[in-house]
Amino acid sequence: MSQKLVYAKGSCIMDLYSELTAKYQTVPAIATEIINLEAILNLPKPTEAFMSDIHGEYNAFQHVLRNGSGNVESKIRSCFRDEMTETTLQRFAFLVYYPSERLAAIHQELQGDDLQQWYLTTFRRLIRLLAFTATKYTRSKVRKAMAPEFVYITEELLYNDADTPDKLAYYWQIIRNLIVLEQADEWIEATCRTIQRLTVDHFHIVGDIFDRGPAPDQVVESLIKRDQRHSVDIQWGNHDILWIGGAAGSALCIANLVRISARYNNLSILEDVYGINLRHLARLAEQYYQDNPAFSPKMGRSDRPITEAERLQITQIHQAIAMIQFKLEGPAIKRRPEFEMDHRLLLDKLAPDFSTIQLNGHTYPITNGCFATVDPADPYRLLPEEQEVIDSLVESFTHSEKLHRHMDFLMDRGSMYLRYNRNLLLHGCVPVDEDGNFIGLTIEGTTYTGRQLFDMLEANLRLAYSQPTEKADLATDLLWYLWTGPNSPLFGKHDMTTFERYFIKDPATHAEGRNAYYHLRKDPDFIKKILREFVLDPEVGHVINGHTPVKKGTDPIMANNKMIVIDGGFSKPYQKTTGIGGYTLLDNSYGMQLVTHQPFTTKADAIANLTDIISTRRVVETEARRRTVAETDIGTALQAEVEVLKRRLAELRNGD
Ligand SMILES: O=P(O)(O)OC[C@H]1O[C@](O)(COP(=O)(O)O)[C@@H](O)[C@@H]1O
Ligand SMILES: [Mn+2]
Repeated sequence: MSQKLVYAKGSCIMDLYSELTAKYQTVPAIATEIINLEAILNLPKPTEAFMSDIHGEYNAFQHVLRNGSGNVESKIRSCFRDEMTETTLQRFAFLVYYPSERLAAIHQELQGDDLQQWYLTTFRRLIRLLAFTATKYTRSKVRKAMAPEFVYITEELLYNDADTPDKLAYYWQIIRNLIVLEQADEWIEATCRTIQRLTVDHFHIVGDIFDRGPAPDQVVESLIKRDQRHSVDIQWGNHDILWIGGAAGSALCIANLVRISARYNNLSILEDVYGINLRHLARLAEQYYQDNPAFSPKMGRSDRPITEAERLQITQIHQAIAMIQFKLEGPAIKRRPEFEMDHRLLLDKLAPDFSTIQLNGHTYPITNGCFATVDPADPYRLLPEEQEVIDSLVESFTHSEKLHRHMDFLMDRGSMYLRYNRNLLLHGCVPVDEDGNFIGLTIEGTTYTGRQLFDMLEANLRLAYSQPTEKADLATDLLWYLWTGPNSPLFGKHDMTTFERYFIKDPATHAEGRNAYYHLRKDPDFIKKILREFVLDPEVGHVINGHTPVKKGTDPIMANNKMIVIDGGFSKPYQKTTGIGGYTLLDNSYGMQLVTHQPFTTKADAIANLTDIISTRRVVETEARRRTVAETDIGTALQAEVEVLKRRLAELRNGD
């Protein structure tokens, strides 16, 4: 969040005073800045977009980023009302979303005079659309959204009216020159990106970028690119924690994420993208494990079919790493009684011949067991070769440069929760008991609940990340707790029944038991209590959650519109449950709207057939009057600056 908020709270008012007085030293300079800031305060509030649970679905995510969650098309509609046929509009919209791909197609389709005419029409349209999108912003902000190499030209085109007779020749000369000097395509691409950028000013990613889907790394890369002037923030999801934990040297996080990567046929992300060496693991897997239906990778991914030999190898790796995970859990649970996770000690409940398991007074048969490396007398002990495998994985994870670059970004822009423009953003839940009392963790005699629980977990996460060589300290163990602990705000369930779902048929053992938060959050009074706990105004604030896919027929908007769940199923495996392709929540000067996206097919199909994700909008809340920058967090910070500048102006006038 903007550092300026600190000023708004008043704690750093002296820093602000020294900063501003150094920067603006004369009366005219101060007066100009006051005028500038007060003008900004009166502009309409910029658009914020909230998305969550992207789960590596880069293409769908990228499409939504490019089409501004459906906003680019609505802007084109408003700007060119009645001037374009549906086909022209769709073609133009796709040029804005995918400029380089569409330009390549145009060069195939058109030549000579037709191409010239296309350029002239397109330039004019893009300038009009840019002007329409830019009305909400200051010139300076628009400039910063432009490609630096084209700022001069674009500003000339943007701020000189082509309809004024004496400017007309000048205007068209610039355009002709761009074409003659072969800069036309570059300018079009840059301007389309500027329009995309200005359509949505700020993106909030409410957790779970990683796991299940094929390209989380590319999601992070695109966020890094998009994050000019801190226009992206992330609230960590439980899956993101596994990857942060991996970079921080947590063997448990690594075992879990490698297991999930095998389960979803994504091991290539580890090997090819992050350079994690899986050779030792593959060798161990081949030695101890056979084919096993419970560990066959989830397929359904037509873009990367695998051979039978690959399928078998992944199945073996999946078992090998799952068993390492279960073995690592035992000592962690035992060394951390404060986690209260004894009920997750499972390997020691297996019969010596591994045919059954004793759980909660029941004996269940084991199916698809694969316990060749387990010693019934000491079930959590890793074989020396298993120890070697996990040590080498930890080594690879803590030394992967690319992983660190991505995780640094998640650490930099990320947090356990965020208070932003009167709303509370968090991935999972605020753990509570059935009566709605905050519950949490007791560590070294101190009990942490509610907001304090989040703060304590975040402080430890940052500590663990800064000390990758510490591997079994409390901070590192807390990373694993965040993934799976019964009172983890990011997990929000009592048990993660991974073991049971692999080995026990009875579905009763698969239940994970959601925290009471998930039924209480339908109650507006409960949401108000949460907002108060996080020092937000309960009357105007909202809580925004990801994490739990909104099932077909279930309402994502609850508690008199105060609670909004935005996990709509970007993740393909979950689209059967949600029936849609994802949600974006938009918060602009007119209010809040929930945009529903239909499932995305493929990028190639979208571009070839101009098939946009059809997005429908539902109004969550309408503002009685248009909200301005003054009513935002940044506005509060700017007002503080205005006050300081006015004080300085008075001092100068008094001769101080
Ligand atoms: O869908 P899978 O691969 O079986 O994973 C299920 C596991 O994922 C979880 O749902 C956590 O992941 P989410 O944060 O995506 O919900 C666990 O509760 C559950 O045990
Ligand atoms: Mn989640």
